Amino acid sequence: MQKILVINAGMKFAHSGGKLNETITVWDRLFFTAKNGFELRITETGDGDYDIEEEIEKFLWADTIIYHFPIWWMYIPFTLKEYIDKVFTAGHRKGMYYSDGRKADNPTRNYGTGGLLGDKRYMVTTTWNAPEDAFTIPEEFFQGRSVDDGVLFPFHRMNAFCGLKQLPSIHFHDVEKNGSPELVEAFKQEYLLHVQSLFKNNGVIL
Ligand SMILES: Cc1cc2nc3c(=O)[nH]c(=O)nc-3n(C[C@H](O)[C@H](O)[C@H](O)COP(=O)(O)OP(=O)(O)OC[C@H]3O[C@@H](n4cnc5c(N)ncnc54)[C@H](O)[C@@H]3O)c2cc1C
Repeated sequence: MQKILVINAGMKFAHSGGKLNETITVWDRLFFTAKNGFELRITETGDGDYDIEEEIEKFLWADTIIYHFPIWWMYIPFTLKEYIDKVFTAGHRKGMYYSDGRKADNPTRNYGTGGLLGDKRYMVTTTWNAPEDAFTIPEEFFQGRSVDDGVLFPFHRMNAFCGLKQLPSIHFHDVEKNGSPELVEAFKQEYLLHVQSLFKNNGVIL
């Protein structure tokens, strides 16, 4: 059985309803079933109702960590940042990272190589008000930088610091002004195809 830990950072706050990210966890429950060869655990970060030591244990348990989050002010929601600050910091020398990786004999090299989760992978989904064109057209807001290489670069480095290997992300755009049931149904098909292509060697294809 492949062990999947989903961390859902969607929540109700201002004009975010949390419903779309919650719906993505429903798609997880459809795909990551025991019948398909998976064990699934889900943490919700929005209400802060989690046990830090238990979360560290879940990271050590999982083969793959999947983060779902809406983009707030060009980055992750504050409750996900709080979760990372609390859980990853407590994970020091408890299996998540050992050190920053540098050694006394060469103190300016190898920063960020002290992670202990090197046998695991992670995947990201994000939801945005911004349309895809805002990233792909150089004259538009994100100046031609992609979500992963621009906005999420520090998020990916944070995971790399702990040794986690990056899987391809999936980003859902224009979910507010254009957030119709038809669009969400298209997202569902896109998401299921995405996880099917990534996990087909580990589980049974739907
Ligand atoms: C503080 C803050 C800062 C923000 N900053 C940014 C930013 O920097 N850049 C940016 O692009 N956006 C930004 N946003 C917008 C934010 O990214 C979106 O509100 C968020 O991604 C929506 O995700 P959600 O899970 O909260 O979905 P919801 O808000 O719950 O839903 C989004 C839409 O999808 C529909 N929907 C959801 N689930 C279903 C379903 N099962 N079936 C049918 N329809 C469904 C809803 O009806 C709604 O129309 C910000 C929002 C906030 C609150």
